[in-house]
Amino acid sequence: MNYDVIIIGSGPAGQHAAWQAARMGKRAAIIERKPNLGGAGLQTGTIPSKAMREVAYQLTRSGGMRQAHDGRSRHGLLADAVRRKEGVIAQQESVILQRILRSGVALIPGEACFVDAHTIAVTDQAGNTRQITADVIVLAAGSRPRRPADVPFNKKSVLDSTSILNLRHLPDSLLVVGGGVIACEFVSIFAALGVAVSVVDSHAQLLEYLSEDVVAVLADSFLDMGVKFYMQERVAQISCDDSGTLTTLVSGAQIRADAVLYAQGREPNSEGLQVARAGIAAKDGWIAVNQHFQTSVPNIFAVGDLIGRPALASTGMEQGRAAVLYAFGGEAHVTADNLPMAVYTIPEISYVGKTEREVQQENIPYLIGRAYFKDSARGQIIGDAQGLLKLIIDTRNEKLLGVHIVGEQASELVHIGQLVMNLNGTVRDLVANVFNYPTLAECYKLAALDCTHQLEQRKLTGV
Ligand SMILES: Cc1cc2nc3c(=O)[nH]c(=O)nc-3n(C[C@H](O)[C@H](O)[C@H](O)COP(=O)(O)OP(=O)(O)OC[C@H]3O[C@@H](n4cnc5c(N)ncnc54)[C@H](O)[C@@H]3O)c2cc1C
Ligand SMILES: NC(=O)c1ccc[n+]([C@@H]2O[C@H](COP(=O)([O-])OP(=O)(O)OC[C@H]3O[C@@H](n4cnc5c(N)ncnc54)[C@H](O)[C@@H]3O)[C@@H](O)[C@H]2O)c1
Repeated sequence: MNYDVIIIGSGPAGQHAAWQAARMGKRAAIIERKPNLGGAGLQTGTIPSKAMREVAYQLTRSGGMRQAHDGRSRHGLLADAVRRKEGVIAQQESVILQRILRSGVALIPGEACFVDAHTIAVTDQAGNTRQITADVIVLAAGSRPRRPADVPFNKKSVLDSTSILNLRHLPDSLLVVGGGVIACEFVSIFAALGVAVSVVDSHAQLLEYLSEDVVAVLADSFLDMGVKFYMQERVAQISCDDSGTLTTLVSGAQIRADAVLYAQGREPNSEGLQVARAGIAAKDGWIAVNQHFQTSVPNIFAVGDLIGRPALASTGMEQGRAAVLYAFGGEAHVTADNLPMAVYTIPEISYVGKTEREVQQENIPYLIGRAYFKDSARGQIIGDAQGLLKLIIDTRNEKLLGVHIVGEQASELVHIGQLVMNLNGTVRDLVANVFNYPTLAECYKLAALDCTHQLEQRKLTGV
């Protein structure tokens, strides 16, 4: 069977590649090896973790922490979170399937591997193999948790970000190894559900690439929830038996916990693809691409987690679309600059653009304007006493260099600043704008006024 384009993987990147091809009238097929559609985006990553987080978040909003510490109700809460997760996955999977069917994209179940640069062999669950060909091939095979051989993963007490989603009993204590996004999101969920959570990380700060003051708000919230930190520490050994887990740190400290979540990065799903048969260049399994997401073989594209950072569902979707537009239109699709990032902790963190550290490293003259949610009427109404919106501006042209937010709705609010940046606006545009009142968005105006006030002061003092 011959297609215009074959897409390997039904995650966010593969879906959007397929829909773009269908919109262009191309004959497209998606190959998926798992029985369920949606990849890590729907089945094991973005959506399930956010659905579970919602239950934990609502608990914190309703002041339910005391109730959560009662052993009986805590287990019920995990059941709520699992139910919410499973319901959302089932609904979303059906939406994706309907969209695939409506768009005329063929869905081929089975494991794909290259025969040559235009031919893919697909092996179904019964072991039958058939070959299909296409002018263009898009690799969207995604990634999986990194699982070092010396960590005794067992799906019960030594967990990764996939198996922790399938827990049926809430542990009394959880040690999270890692201080990145996955680690922090699960710390939020399990601490809010009343689990005694500890974190080990080799860095001095959680989410070490983010602004210190923003992360400090998160760290304070974790401390309030009783989270214990072992920072600038490394794990020497994790062992487990029927009574739980024992983690020994390089410093010699030992931590006992019912369960361990190991969250230290991800690995590409490229080993089964046999990319060498098509002559594709890869480094440690990550596929190398140019600015059009084209691999070293011109008719083969790679998108999503398979090409490495930023490795987000949001960016993967856009990469899938851009790759197909380029493959069939021949023209570069320009994605707007300034990709946003949201960390769905409790409280949320979101940012776009540069951090203060990056601005300093690049010797850009800058200043910072801040607005605290507690100083806005909306912040008072919803009771967010810690929220912070921070603008970094270039003092030469008053343009926004970065927006950093921690607090309620951070993941939504960030898009206002992102649009100002992408439309080449300045901090004066935020001052001139009228925001609904009372809203958290109004914090943009407060932070912008803080910036312009500082600019005027500098003019007056000649500094
Ligand atoms: C816990 C967690 C939380 C996350 N939260 C967020 C978030 O809040 N926001 C965000 O933007 N991103 C988030 N991410 C990241 C996001 O899930 C990924 O960036 C995204 O899923 C990658 O999409 P993808 O299409 O590249 O790959 P995937 O979603 O991994 O899909 C790849 C698909 O390819 C299939 N496949 C692989 N090899 C083959 C083969 N040989 N043959 C056939 N099929 C194959 C796989 O079975 C899989 O279904 C999170 C990730 C995790 C783990
Ligand atoms: N809200 C979101 O958008 C969201 C949420 C979860 C995951 N994700 C995606 O999933 C990806 C993986 O998440 P993550 O938390 O595992 O990654 P991460 O990069 O945020 O954090 C990984 C941590 O593990 C450490 N680490 C990585 N490789 C290591 C190694 N070989 N040895 C020792 N330490 C190592 C890093 O220093 C870091 O502290 C993220 O990059 C992100 O793209 C996104």
